[in-house]
Amino acid sequence: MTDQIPVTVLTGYLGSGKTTLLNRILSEDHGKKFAVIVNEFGEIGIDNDLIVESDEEIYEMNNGCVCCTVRGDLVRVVQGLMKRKGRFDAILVETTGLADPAPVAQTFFMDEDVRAKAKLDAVVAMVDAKHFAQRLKDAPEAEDQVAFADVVLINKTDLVDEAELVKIEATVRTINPHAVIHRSERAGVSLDKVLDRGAFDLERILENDPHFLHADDHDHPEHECSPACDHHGHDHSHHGHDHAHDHSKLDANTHDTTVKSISLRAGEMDHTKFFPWINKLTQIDGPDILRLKGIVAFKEDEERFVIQGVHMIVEGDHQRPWRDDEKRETRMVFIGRNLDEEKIERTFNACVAA
Ligand SMILES: Nc1nc2c(ncn2[C@@H]2O[C@H](COP(=O)(O)OP(=O)(O)OP(=O)(O)O)[C@@H](O)[C@H]2O)c(=O)[nH]1
Repeated sequence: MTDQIPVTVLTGYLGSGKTTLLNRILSEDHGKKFAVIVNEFGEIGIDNDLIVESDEEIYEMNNGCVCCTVRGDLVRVVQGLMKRKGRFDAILVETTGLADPAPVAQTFFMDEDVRAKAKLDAVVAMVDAKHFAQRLKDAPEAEDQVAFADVVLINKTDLVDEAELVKIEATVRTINPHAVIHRSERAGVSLDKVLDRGAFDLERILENDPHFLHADDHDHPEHECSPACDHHGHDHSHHGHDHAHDHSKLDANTHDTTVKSISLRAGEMDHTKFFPWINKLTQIDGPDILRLKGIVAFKEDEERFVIQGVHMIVEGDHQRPWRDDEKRETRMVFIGRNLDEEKIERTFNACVAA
């Protein structure tokens, strides 16, 4: 069918550069209109605030991880979109950094309605060149994402040298011999490398994962999955699948709940306290902080400040003026392992402006 709407699934571990790529796609002058579906991890939604302002329609799904509890939501959102065909040319789905892309992709094959009107164009996986070696040791889902991708972007090339890049490319190639690999800095690739690829190959996936079209293999009953998804973070790597992606051995007890998210909220911050705090925290606890992001309201500052980081690398910038109808508050999310919630919350609150 020629009028199926192409769907691009953006995957990649926490902080690898998915939103950066999404923003690039939305900002570029390509004359296309996208519907964007964003799924994020963490109780308070921040990602939506980090996406460039555009007239694109953005659907947020924050109530869990798209590969488990909110998959039904994904079907409903896509079905809703299909009823309004003609208003957009393509769909982009940004998954959480912890998502297993297989069940997300599967959504586009399981539902008759969806299948008739939308077609998975490609699964694009972002790789954080700086932290990939570490991820292969501690986060098997990062490997799964690469294994499942049609296109792999080795991003953050500015943070590593050429020898390291060559090594990463070789590793990616070993994990996934079929993917097209590109390098990028700040997700700077020409968009024809990631969009309209016609790359998702069901035959190849079925070769690797004969169970791909069996819904039950991926469909985790909510009672098993939601505690991990909603509040504690989870690790899909231990769904029992190896490189052959045999999801049939799914076992709820294998969820790794060591990745947790901490959501913080406060009023206006004192910048003379906030920056030393975040610098010290990331220097000391950086190895355990997989991801941090926040919208900060500084006292006597007319603009929203966005801060974000991956392990010890933190960056921040003014985003735009606060609007009159917005509450000037600070929201932050930390995602990581072994995080001392009491300490982080207490020291965060100590930065509130007098
Ligand atoms: N140095 C460097 N930083 C980058 C590059 N690409 C993205 N970043 C930064 O890395 C951080 C994470 O980027 P995002 O695009 O938000 O990553 P993400 O994958 O959407 O993150 P999650 O949604 O939390 O999983 C941000 O601070 C980006 O500015 C790059 O090529 N080089």
